[in-house]
Amino acid sequence: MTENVHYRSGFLAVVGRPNVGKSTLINALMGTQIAITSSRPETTRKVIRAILTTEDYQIVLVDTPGIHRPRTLLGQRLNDMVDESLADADAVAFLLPANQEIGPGDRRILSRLRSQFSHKDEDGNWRWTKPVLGVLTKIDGLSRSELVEKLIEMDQFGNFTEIVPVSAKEYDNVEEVRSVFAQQMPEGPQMYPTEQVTEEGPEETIAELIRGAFLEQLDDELPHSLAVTVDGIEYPEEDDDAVGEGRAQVFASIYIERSSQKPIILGKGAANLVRVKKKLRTPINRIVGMKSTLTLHVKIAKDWQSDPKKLERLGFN
Ligand SMILES: Nc1nc2c(ncn2[C@@H]2O[C@H](COP(=O)(O)OP(=O)(O)OP(=O)(O)O)[C@@H](O)[C@H]2O)c(=O)[nH]1
Repeated sequence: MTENVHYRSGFLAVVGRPNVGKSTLINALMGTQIAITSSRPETTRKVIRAILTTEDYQIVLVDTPGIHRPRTLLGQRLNDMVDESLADADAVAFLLPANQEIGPGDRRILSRLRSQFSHKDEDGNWRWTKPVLGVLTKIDGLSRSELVEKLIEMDQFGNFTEIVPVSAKEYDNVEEVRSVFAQQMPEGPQMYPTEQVTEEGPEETIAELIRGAFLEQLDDELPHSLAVTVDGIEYPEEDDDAVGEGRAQVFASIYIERSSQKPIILGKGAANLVRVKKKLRTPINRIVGMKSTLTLHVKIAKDWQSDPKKLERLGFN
């Protein structure tokens, strides 16, 4: 994990009508990094499309499925998810295609965003309460003057925090989009391991973070004898949420091979445990989408490294 003091990390919700070029842009932004995809809203409460990690920032690109289809029950469910994805996001990227006129679908998305993230100031002007970035996609094929015209139109339409034009197809201005997105991310620690490129649920991600944090504390004293599992994440009932006491409970086990290793793991007066919990508080809260409490149990699984059954239980297969 990177220890850059000015590291930025956060969630960016990507919105736009179908066909605006969302997938193409995300792929271009990711470059050679493989996008992780996960659609586990029931556990993660957000649909992570891709995680863009560099030495300076980590941007978690979150999908907002269904923002444009509110009519059916499924649409409603998707909309609830959109609310959560949006509510959690540090910034929103609103994609509009340069090769089409702004239409009713775009206006619907805009009013949705406004109802959630804006207020009117004394002069009657809309002000965004979180950054909403306008991304003009598919600018290839536009002349200079057409581009300027589109940008002006877009500015009048959305009063965006910033506007950035791009052609993902021609890889034109992709770097700029990346940097505009990164600038909107708050300062904060890396939330997902750099190497995370495969589809993973929050359990695996958190287990990996815990293992990494202990290894850092332990200074390579017993790196290979340490396995971590997240045994469960319990989300609070809606009612708990309402009174503001809702916290997710994350239960994790740390497996060591011998009981003599336990004091090393815990540290003097359980100092290691306390430090790891403190270090991971923010990343874990972000991953589960709310405040959380981490409960760690140190367990002994004798010879787990050479026992296929134990290995499988610990997620090595
Ligand atoms: N000319 C041009 N076409 C593009 C560009 N980006 C995407 N397209 C095309 O636009 C179409 C839709 O692109 P996608 O990236 O699949 O759009 P999407 O928004 O992910 O679509 P949904 O998954 O339906 O929401 C495809 O035919 C792309 O080839 C671009 O920068 N320039």
